[in-house]
Amino acid sequence: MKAVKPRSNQQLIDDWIQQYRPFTIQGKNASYIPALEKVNSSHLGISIIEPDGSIIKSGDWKVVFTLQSISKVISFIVACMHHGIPYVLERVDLEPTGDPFDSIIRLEMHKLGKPLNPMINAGAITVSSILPGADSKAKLDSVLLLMEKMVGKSFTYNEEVFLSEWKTANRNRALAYYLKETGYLEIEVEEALEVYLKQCSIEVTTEDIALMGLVLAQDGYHPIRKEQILPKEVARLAKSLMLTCGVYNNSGRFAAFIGIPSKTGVSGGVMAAVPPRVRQEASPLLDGCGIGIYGPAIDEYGSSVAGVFLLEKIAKTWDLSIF
Ligand SMILES: NC(=O)CC[C@H](N)C(=O)O
Repeated sequence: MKAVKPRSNQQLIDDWIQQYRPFTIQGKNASYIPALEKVNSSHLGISIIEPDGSIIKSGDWKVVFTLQSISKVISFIVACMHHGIPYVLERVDLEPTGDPFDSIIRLEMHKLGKPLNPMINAGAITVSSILPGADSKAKLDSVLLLMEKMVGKSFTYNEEVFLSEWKTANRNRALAYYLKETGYLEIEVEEALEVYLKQCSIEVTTEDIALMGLVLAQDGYHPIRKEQILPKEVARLAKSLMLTCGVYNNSGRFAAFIGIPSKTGVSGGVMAAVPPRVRQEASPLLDGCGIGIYGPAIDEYGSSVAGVFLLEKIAKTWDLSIF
């Protein structure tokens, strides 16, 4: 009798995309940003990139979507690289909140006005305000430039998504006014919001965010281009924030059951940085990888429903948890 050939990693990922796509009906597109509400909510796609450049792509991996909160990782890195870590940490802390991403409650409770971390909206708006550059265009360009260095292609933001959120961003405006009042916003409210909402509207595919995840997984080193793109200590800081705060008030469960530093956004993107691991037994992806997932139907925490299930399946089957 002919032995059954084990399924390749590509075939397994293809199977899991089929298996988890139906879970998209458990979520809903982000409706508070009108332009995000109308995209196809049954999409689910993934790219996985290994340090040797091998890539697994499956499902709707090619669909273009906006970074949303994944941009908070990049802007934080740019601010740290430009000002140095201590300057940035004078303006934003590194503590998880246990609150939703757009919550305002702790600004008044914690060191009057100082955002608890740069992964929540308040902290990200503060970080956007200190990006290098004299105006909003230059500040946004600094984010686009780092992405260009990490991924090797140029990026632009989606005007429709930006305007759609700009017109409805009452809560983010409230956060920004509060930050301004307490001294944690060094530029005008509207200018900071413009930078923040434009960085959220930068267009990517799963392949782009997988590559950024890979560079972070490798402590800022681009293993394919063989170039250190960002300092190791900044990459480590970013990953620690992704793990502790990247999924807001679901970060604890995410760490416990998936265990991969990850950042999600309300457009349905998930950027995961899997560091190299040491194991006795043969296991896939031992050298680590970057994973990018897209599935716009999101859960109550603002993360892709099917994307999180898919990442959990991959992490469990291939033993990717860092713990
Ligand atoms: N969690 C998110 O992805 C939120 C990003 C969105 N632009 C906002 O500020 O509300």
